[in-house]
Amino acid sequence: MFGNLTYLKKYFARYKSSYLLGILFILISNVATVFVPILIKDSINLLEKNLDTHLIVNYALYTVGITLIAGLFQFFIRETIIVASRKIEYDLRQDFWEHIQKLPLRFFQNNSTGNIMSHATNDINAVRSFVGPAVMYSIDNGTLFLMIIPIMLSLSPALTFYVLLPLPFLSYLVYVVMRKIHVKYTRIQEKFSELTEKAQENFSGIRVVKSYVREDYEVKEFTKQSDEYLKRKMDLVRLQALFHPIFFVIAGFSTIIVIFVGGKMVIDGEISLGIIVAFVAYLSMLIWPMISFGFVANLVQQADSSMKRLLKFFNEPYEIKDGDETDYSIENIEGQIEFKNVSFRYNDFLPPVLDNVSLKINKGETVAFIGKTGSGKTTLVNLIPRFYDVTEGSVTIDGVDVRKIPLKTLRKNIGFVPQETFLFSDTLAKNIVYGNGNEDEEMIKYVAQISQLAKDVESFPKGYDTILGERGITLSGGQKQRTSLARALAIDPKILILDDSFSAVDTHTEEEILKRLKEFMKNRTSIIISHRISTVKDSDKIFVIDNGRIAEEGTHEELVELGGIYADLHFKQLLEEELKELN
Ligand SMILES: Nc1ncnc2c1ncn2[C@@H]1O[C@H](COP(=O)(O)OP(=O)(O)OP(=O)(O)O)[C@@H](O)[C@H]1O
Repeated sequence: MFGNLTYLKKYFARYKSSYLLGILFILISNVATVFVPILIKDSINLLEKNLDTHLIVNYALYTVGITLIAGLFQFFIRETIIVASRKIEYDLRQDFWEHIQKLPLRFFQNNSTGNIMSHATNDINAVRSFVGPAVMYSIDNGTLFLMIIPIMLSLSPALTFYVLLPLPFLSYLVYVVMRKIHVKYTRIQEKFSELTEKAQENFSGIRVVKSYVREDYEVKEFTKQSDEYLKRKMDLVRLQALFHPIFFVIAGFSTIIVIFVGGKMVIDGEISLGIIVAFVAYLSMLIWPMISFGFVANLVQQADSSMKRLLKFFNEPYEIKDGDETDYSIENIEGQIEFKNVSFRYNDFLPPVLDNVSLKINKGETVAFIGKTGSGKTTLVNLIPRFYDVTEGSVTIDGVDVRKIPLKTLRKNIGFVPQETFLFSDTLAKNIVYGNGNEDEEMIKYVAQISQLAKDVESFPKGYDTILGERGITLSGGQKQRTSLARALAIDPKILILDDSFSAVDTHTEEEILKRLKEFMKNRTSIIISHRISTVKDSDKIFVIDNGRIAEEGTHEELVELGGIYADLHFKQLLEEELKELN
């Protein structure tokens, strides 16, 4: 039971002293608290014999003093335990974030952003409620309970027995209701996850929503989900609302028993009037621990299921990481790439995307991959920076298997311009230097020049300090692609991979970029993926990929001569251009 929470041991250990101090403060505060009814009992017993105002004032002052001490230590309890719980929450969130950052691409394809976000917020919060309030209340109320019962027994064992009689019913009620609450809470969390996911996806795809005029539809869809969330939440609230009054009714029985049974005992001269008053006071102190028992049980159950979900993430293997075979003496790479009999499939249940691919790219060369959509070009280049690892065969750089090169060294040397541009909502300059954080103005201008971005920036009132909207929404498609290229160049890469990176750039600008890139990429390796013959024709070598295999390879002239897939494509694109010119 609650095995998932044992994971938190290391966090508790980190803040052990705060918790120990908190427990000490709890004990002090509770000793003071339980002393108050004894004072009341004594004062009433004395008053019965001697009506002295001086005595009443004295007892009143004692009571106030002791209550103040109890209150002060309640403050210290929060200063230690609750503060420690906030620190644990911080540590847990940091660890979660760090872990998620290191997970492979595969993980992000299987888990939606909304799903991850809801774990990072709700689940961590539920765990915090456990390490803070749940721990504090259970120790606080548990010790209070353990202190009060012996005192009550010492005052009147018989009355204690009658007073505590309703308690087992209370415990059973708490147990039953808590189980129901747990089920309802899990259903709420699941729905909240879906709701967050829906919102996240909607915002990301807002352009599509608007262009297809689906705003009303989206509102309806969201309302459906939101209504269901509300329904589940109300289900829980209703149960909780019912639970509390029933709880107080049962607890109230104890008070009735004290007055009825205790009253009879006073009449029979078995106990003093002061004892009844003390019992009523102790009972009022016991009601909150009884309620909080249910409250704490609720928190613990919620925290346990949240921790279970978080552990699923924490137990996700890094898959792609440095391992025993990593050679840390490799601090740099030159750029010679070789694929040896490489096969790849995205998972065991899917057919291979790459089938026995072998190819060699020399340092300083510019090679291109061309082929039908879905033929495996992106997959192939993804294996170079180890976004995925090969299923069979090997990818080597400078003759060393990429799995032996420290991941940091490997990726720091590869400038990757992905098919889908992603820019952060920061300044243009910060986006360009994202890879190394070096905000050297000259360097930024230099890479912007090569990427043919500089001219556009001149027209921006704030130049490189222009803040880009979310995902670069304030730039045109071509500007975004060129910023992405500048970002790759800014890390001074040994290998540059351009995955269909000019699709939104006109052919004239593209030609200009390629001309400048030629100069920049001297002695470095360039890999270009494109559907346009004009982009790839000047490459040192062109590979035609078809159905996960290399169907043809050679220079532009050689491939045209060959009269195969490439020549066919070349012919079609020439025709298209001629037709365009005629129009
Ligand atoms: N994460 C993934 N999980 C499963 N299958 C995938 C994944 N990514 C790509 N695929 C599949 O792998 C195949 C090759 O895709 P890939 O993106 O490599 O093609 P491509 O040649 O780059 O296509 P395009 O020219 O359209 O970009 C496709 O059939 C695609 O559906």
